[in-house]
Amino acid sequence: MISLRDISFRHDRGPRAATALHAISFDVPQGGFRWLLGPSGAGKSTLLRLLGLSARASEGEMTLLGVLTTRARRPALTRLRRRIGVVHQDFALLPDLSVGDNVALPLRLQDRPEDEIADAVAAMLGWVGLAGRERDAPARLSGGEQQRVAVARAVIHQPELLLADEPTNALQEDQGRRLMELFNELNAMGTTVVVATHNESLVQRYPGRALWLDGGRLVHDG
Ligand SMILES: Nc1ncnc2c1ncn2[C@@H]1O[C@H](COP(=O)(O)OP(=O)(O)OP(=O)(O)O)[C@@H](O)[C@H]1O
Repeated sequence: MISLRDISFRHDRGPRAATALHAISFDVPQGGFRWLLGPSGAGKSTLLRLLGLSARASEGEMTLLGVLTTRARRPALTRLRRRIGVVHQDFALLPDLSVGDNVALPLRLQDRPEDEIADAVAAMLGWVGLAGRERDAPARLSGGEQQRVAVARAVIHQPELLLADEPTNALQEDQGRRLMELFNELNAMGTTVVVATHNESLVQRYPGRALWLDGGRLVHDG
């Protein structure tokens, strides 16, 4: 589960220093689903970075999957990160690794046997419509293909928490729907899912509870 109490975040480096999140509090039970909505600059990506443990809150308390992250030490956060899948807005594929090695990363961090990893990567790439592309370099892929590799990497280890930042922005409509089917399937198996999006037709097609941010404040939860 996710539990935030009065979480604030301040970008305090550089001339653009500003408070991006103000005293955010909400809970999502394990296996819950939330859209993360709000205008550009509302703080959606910032909140996802906190939830994905790639930034630390300036104030407040956050518990993820039973760990009080705002007090946890680095080794505990590293272990916790392996239980979370993240689809980054800019995909964040490792350019020096092949497509297959990018997707395999979460399973390699769990020390799974290589033959099991190869089978899982092949199946996952097939699911996202990229069967047989294991050896390609990410740079040789289109934006939409890279986004699907990022999705495959985020879900291959069936994370307990899945965070996705605009995961359909480079995808065609049918691919976006397929991606939501994948997320729904994981959600039905117990993964907590949080998806930030501007894609209104997707939200209408897949109605769900939403966290609405505006100006760094949580203005609606329901
Ligand atoms: N590195 C940074 N330094 C200073 N301010 C930043 C930095 N990154 C983001 N911000 C500011 O924090 C606020 C929230 O940005 P954020 O990217 O979280 O919004 P968002 O809701 O995800 O927007 P979008 O929908 O356009 O992706 C904005 O005012 C933004 O300008």
